[in-house]
Amino acid sequence: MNIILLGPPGAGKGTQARKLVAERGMVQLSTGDMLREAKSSGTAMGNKVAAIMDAGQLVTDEIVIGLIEEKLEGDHAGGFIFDGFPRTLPQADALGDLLAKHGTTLDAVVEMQVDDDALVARITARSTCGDCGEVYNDLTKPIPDDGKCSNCGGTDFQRRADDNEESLRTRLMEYYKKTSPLIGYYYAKGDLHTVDGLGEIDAVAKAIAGVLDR
Ligand SMILES: Nc1ncnc2c1ncn2[C@@H]1O[C@H](COP(=O)(O)OP(=O)(O)O)[C@@H](O)[C@H]1O
Repeated sequence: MNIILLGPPGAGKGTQARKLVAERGMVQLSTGDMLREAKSSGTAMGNKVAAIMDAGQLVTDEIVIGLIEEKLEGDHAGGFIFDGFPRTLPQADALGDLLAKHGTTLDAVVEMQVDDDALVARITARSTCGDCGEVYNDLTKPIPDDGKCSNCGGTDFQRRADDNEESLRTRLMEYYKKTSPLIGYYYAKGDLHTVDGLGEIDAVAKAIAGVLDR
């Protein structure tokens, strides 16, 4: 089963994708994670996109489509979760073509709805374990009192370079201008399912499971 998690920055796509990986053996393909990895390992592509990402703008379709194309070459028995991709209509068309080339299709697009005030509050309160990537949030999931990551015991908590208010405004604007048209696109294809992304992590997970097991 191949699915897309669609929603604005801070909607909780990565958190839910990691749960689906753990519970269903699916493979998470996060273009944001891939780009951050390229950025931190200082590859030519990483250096090229660093400033664009930090400012909250979208990198070119060509770059992210290339990243996804590479990953689809691997084994896909458990199915893919596309997280943060596609983000533009050309990316959505490219994904459809790539899946068809591999003899597979998209099974569901899960739109996670969260209101804008909550997004801003979530992201400005967000930090990540530098060792395992576990995401914390001062509001809903604070760093444990002993200062250790509950997943791996790490103590190196980091904030993303683009998790500041100015970059976040740009990311939201990019979302509304370029990504939100995908909601209509997938609705028209009959693939769209909407869940409330505002509740507790487990409640959202249950709503997503309801869509996938339908
Ligand atoms: N599919 C994509 N197309 C273009 N740019 C992307 C894409 N995925 C990620 N990026 C870049 O990486 C940044 C971080 O992405 P991501 O981790 O998905 O963050 P978030 O959804 O929290 O804003 C984006 O702001 C953008 O610069």
